Amino acid sequence: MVTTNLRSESIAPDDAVHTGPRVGVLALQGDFREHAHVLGRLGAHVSLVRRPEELDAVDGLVIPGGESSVMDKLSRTFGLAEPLKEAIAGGMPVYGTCAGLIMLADTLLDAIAGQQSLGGLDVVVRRNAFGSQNQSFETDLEVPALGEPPVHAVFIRGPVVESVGPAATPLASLADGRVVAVEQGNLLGTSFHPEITGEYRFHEYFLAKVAARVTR
Ligand SMILES: NC(=O)CC[C@H](N)C(=O)O
Repeated sequence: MVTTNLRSESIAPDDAVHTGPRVGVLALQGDFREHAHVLGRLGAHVSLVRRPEELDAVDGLVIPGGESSVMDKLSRTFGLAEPLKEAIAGGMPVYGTCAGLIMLADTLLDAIAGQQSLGGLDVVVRRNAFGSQNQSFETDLEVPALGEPPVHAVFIRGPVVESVGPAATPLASLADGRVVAVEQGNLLGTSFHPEITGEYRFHEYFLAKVAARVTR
């Protein structure tokens, strides 16, 4: 069944089989529909999360790309920031892409005044790290955790991970060594946008974390 209203929405592509875990996509702002589509294609039972009770109903969460300062403000306005922090600390698998990675970083550089992150990933992330010449670009990344072929990665005013603390693990770097994908237990973050390239392996990797937690 597909239900649509302002507060709650299920996105269910007709050809998907919804036997998988319940996965939410934070839908305050940004490209949440693209993530919902990919997750639905992979068989997850997908719902959009805008309120604390919608977060309670899912086993894992994707935080999409968009504008992290707006997501930060809306998450606090909607009373979601504290429940999100509790979910992250409680072990809920969360995958952040681009602005979502910024939301998951413990420390931000080049944030706007007053901008906060949810935290959880032991990393320092710099917003808009690719100067005006190179705000958006595409490249192929070696991601050993995902095997071959390389991941085709699209960066759109993306952040970089400036430093990786001892609790986090880099998953991929640019040719110049800058880290653009990280993992830490239940958390996964990428500077780029697999949801718009037809690349499903990061979402599968995330769903494996969700499935492991659901069956534990
Ligand atoms: N594509 C994106 O998510 C861009 C992120 C944006 N520059 C931010 O700071 O939130």
